[in-house]
Amino acid sequence: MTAHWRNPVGTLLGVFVVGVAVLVALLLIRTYTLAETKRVWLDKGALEAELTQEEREQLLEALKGAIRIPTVSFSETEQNNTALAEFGQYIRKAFPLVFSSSLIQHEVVGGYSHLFTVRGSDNNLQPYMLLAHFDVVPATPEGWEVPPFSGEEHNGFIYGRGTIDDKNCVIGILQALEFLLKRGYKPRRSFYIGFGHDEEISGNYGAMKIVETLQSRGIRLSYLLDEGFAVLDGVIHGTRRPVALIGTTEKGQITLNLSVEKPPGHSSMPPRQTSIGILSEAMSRLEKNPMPNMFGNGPESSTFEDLAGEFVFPLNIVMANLWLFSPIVSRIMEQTPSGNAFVRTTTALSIFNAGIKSNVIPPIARAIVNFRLHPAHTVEEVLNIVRNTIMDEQVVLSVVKAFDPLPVSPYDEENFGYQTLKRTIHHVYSAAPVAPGVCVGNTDSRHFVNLTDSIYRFSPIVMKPEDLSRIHGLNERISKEGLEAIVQFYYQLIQNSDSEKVPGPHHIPEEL
Ligand SMILES: N[C@@H](Cc1ccccc1)C(=O)O
Ligand SMILES: CCCCCC(=O)O
Ligand SMILES: [Zn+2]
Ligand SMILES: [Zn+2]
Repeated sequence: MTAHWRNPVGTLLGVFVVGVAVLVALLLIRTYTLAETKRVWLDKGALEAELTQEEREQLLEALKGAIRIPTVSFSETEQNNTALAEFGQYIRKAFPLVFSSSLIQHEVVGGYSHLFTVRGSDNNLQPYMLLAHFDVVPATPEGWEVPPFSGEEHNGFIYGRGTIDDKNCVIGILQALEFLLKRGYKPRRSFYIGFGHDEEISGNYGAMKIVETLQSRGIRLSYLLDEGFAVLDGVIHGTRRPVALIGTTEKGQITLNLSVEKPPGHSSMPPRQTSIGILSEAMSRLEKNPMPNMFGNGPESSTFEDLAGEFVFPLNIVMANLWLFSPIVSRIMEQTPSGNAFVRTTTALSIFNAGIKSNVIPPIARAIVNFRLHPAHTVEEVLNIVRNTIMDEQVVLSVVKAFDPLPVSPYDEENFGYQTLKRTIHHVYSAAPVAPGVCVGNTDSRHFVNLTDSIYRFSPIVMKPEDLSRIHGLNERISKEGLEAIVQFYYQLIQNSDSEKVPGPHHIPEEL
């Protein structure tokens, strides 16, 4: 018994080997336990929308017509109001059953937004809401394969500003309802449909007015679905198949104005630094000093743990054990713009204006920086970091708009909204696994926090890595099959929402 104490190296080695074996066992047990509990399930589900060829054509034309109306939000104060009004006329013509049904009340709210009340037969069921927006960000033809407001088809895709964000959902919701009414469908659970006309510039006159209208009627919602995440195909590195992320919260935001004022003068006798130079240095400091890595301090961890089983070996073990591996995972994620958005509060230098004439010293330089706050950050904390990074009294800061990260919506097995979305996603997107996530973009849904705690950000579209840059970027497009899947999704979601509560889970057989 005393012999091995004479050999401390052997003992240490023995302890190390046993320790490693225990750690590996722990990693594997957690990996395969998580994978087991997160399997998808299917039940009988809702009727499929078997579209005729004529209906398929009708759907394509409906979106093309919507894209051709340039409902652009140019800035916080300037919109194409003529196009916003024209869009209202357009949908009336394109969806006659929706606008003539005795089950549906339609109202124009805030000047150009639309609110539909669809009356169900069972008043005991709490209503839900489908939200989307029809205003779009600007787009000029440079760099587009197809002019951005032509709505032309190209290689099986419909191109145009708004085909992903967010006219695809506006038309998808209306077309699904039109097809349901055509087939004699009558809802059990009442629901609202809201289309905002100023989402891209804060939603204060669209979504906010819809909220005020519903609040004045004492409405509470079972759940609300807005744009946001999607079915991600190859976007999350290492996933073996498409995965659907449902935004259960969204990041906060600060739109910050920076300005430097200096006396004007003749450019032949310039000061050591002009307002442009001073502001440029401050902006560069912000860009070169990213906000701290917050990965693992917010709900983003549950995204990867819930999807652990979807990753290839050995990533599946890594993702199931973020308690050990999150520093490595976050270092890898911050290498790409979309991954970095999960890891920290992001800093985007988006506007820079200065100068009045080439031979005049610029009296003022102005810039805008757009921060999207990680769920573990607050507006106050980020502003303090910004002040400490700029460290220059000449730079004047003023907050244009700011809000903290949104509350996390429930996503447990009993939550009707989340589980109904999950059930519908499984049917329409061939049992794609579903997980909760932090929506890095902001949406109108943040205005509805007093009407429901169950707010979800999910657009029924499949996004590949190259599609992310199309949002607010070049060559925004959607495939014809993708558009049909959107209609299919809402067609089934509306029916699935007629259930009284979450149907019991049925595990799909292994062979599927
Ligand atoms: N959805 C757009 C516009 C927006 C900004 C801020 C709040 C809400 C919406 C974005 O995320 O940039
Ligand atoms: C895809 C995420 C969209 C964010 C909201 C917007 O830009 O309209
Ligand atoms: Zn947008
Ligand atoms: Zn949008």
